[in-house]
Amino acid sequence: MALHRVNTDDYQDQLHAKAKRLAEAYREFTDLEPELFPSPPIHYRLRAEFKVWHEGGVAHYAMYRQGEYKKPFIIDTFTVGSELMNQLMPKVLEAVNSSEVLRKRLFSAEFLTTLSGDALITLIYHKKLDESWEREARALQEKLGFPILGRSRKQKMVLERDFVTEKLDIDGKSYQYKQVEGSFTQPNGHICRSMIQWAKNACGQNSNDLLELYCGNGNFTIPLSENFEKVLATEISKVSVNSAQENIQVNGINNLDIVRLSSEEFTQAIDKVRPFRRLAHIDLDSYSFDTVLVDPPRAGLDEDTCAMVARFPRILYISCNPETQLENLKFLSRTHRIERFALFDQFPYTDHTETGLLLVRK
Ligand SMILES: C[S@@+](CC[C@H](N)C(=O)[O-])C[C@H]1O[C@@H](n2cnc3c(N)ncnc32)[C@H](O)[C@@H]1O
Repeated sequence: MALHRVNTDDYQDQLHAKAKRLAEAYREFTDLEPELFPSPPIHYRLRAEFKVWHEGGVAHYAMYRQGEYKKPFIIDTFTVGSELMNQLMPKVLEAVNSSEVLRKRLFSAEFLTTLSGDALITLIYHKKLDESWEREARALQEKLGFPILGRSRKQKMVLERDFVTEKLDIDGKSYQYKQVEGSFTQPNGHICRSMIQWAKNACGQNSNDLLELYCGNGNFTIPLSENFEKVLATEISKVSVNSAQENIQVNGINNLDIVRLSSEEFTQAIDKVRPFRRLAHIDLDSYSFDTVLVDPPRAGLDEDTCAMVARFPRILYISCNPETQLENLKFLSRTHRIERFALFDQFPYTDHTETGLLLVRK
């Protein structure tokens, strides 16, 4: 089914079919049926990237169909995109088509929006961006009331800011997040909220400490810090770590440290294979970890990280790829059983499945 228009009547059916497929795939490891977290059936995507297709001197938004990468198809609306994205899309296109400078050699447009009503539009070009581009982009920014960012090879032109501010209400409390363009942010805000709520509930209140790997901008870390005595979180991306540091400050959290380390590096650090200068201010032995949270990229946990994680009494494993999570489960199920199993419908009407597992030592 094309992503830009969907038949919402099918929503519940597609969700239940997805849950059935997932339960079958995990049957080897659990008899539990997944707890289901539905998405709004439309307007759920907070970020999207469109190809810009030029025909007869007019620019259009376009997308590629899976497996057909020769010619994209032109779209006018994007129903699964947020309402704010859909309001901004025609305005941006109209401005682009009435300005030669904004239109020429534009090849992609990215929209990053938030549940809190913030937005950032990135225009990506096959040309060097000069003062005339800046003038026209500033005029567009003024008209839209949201920032424009220009990108070209080796060039990033920030006119106002390169981030949005998200606000999420979790269990009656509001959390604020800086989300920087180009760094990882959860694509479906409603599902993001459900995942954080579920993770808090699965962890409960603890007198021990939490370790988190792949923490991004502190999306889970900040609300979860209230469930633990102390938290140590790590992440590979410098931009995300910097956002996380700001997010800790702005949310007034004082029991949480974030360090820029890959999961592989952290595994070496905790096993004392080698020291890391980036950890010099942290005394790993002072932590009394009993829970580890992992939310890895599609590749899942590498072998060493998986073995390190298996030493924890409780593992909270969020995954965007059941295939690699199942692969990791072959190892983790030797020592742990699944106590909670959740399906978060991150991308309705697609095969994509986001899962949450709470694994407890047998
Ligand atoms: C699926 S995202 C999850 C981020 C965060 N939990 C969230 O909810 O926004 C995966 C994160 O892992 C980071 N990452 C990728 N490879 C990594 C590695 N080898 N070690 C540590 N972090 C890594 C990415 O930069 C990204 O922020």
